[in-house]
Amino acid sequence: MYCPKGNSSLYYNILHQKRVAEILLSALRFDLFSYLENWETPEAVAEKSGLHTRSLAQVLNALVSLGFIEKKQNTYRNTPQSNEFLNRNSFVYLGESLIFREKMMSLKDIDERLQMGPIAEVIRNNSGVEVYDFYEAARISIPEMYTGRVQAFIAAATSIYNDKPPKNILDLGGGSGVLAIELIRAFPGCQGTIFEHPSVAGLPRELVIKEGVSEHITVLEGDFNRDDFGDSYDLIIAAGILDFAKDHFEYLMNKLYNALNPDGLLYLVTHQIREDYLSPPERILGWLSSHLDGLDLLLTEKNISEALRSHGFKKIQAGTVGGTFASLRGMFFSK
Ligand SMILES: C[S@@+](CC[C@H](N)C(=O)[O-])C[C@H]1O[C@@H](n2cnc3c(N)ncnc32)[C@H](O)[C@@H]1O
Repeated sequence: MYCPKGNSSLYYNILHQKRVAEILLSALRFDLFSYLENWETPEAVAEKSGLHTRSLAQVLNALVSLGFIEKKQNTYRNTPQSNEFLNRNSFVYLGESLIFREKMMSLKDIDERLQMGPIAEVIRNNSGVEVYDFYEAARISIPEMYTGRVQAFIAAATSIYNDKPPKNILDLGGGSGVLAIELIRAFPGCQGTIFEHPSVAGLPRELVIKEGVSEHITVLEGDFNRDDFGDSYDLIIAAGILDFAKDHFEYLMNKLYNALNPDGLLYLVTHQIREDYLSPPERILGWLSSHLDGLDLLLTEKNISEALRSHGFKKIQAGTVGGTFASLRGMFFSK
């Protein structure tokens, strides 16, 4: 009799994980968790959601089996964890973020893309802003940031700036601008600039007004690979942006160095890509879709640390980014 050496269940577990993702995404698209704050029958949820009662009851049972919701007699309710992250009424509701990220990184057309190859124009321009919907990415990242990222950043900044708070900060490619907004709140008297691409800048501009910090924060728009982003900063936040300057890396590193005051700090969040581009797997896979489109942007950790060293930056503190992106590291550098 043949004697197997490997573990064949591995592949079937992967198919199960795909079904878990499919049912979770469907439940999010129909907002099921927002109806399940309290114990509800399938009939009541079907009436509110317009879904078919029998089919909904089966999906609810499957969600119970996966631990997303609980069941008591014929009623269902969110677990505390689902209520925190999957219920639209929560401050850190991640439903839209999960749906967006799944679409952004999807490999559903991988067969076709393997046959057709990349898009010539994407290869030619190699520009992240032409491929990614950064406006939507910045919008859906707001609740993600409050799952721990903002808190970890403010805690690290507070410990570093214990004696002498920064007076003038820049959030370069700041997306929604949440890090700058919360930093200004943590250090009253500090002025901030959020620099964003014109296709995104409207979002931080609106948020700064909504959060009542427009007297302390200016939103500048432009292309950080070409345009001036000011100088005399005590702190520059460059979180998740260096890859988008891959073809202009020397230029951007010089500009970052020169834009900082002599005792200024640079806060970097990078993707920690290994030199052989084989790890970490979740990031290699997460970027695969855009790489198949034709982008070639990822910088390795070695590229980045060598550039920092050659420009005279010294690492002073590293810590976790926290929350949804806890596997990333945030690092402070001095000049
Ligand atoms: C991965 S997101 C990071 C956003 C934010 N810093 C954060 O940590 O969540 C990259 C950001 O860089 C911006 N960006 C990319 N290329 C840019 C360019 N050439 N000029 C200005 N902004 C750019 C995008 O609009 C996007 O908001």
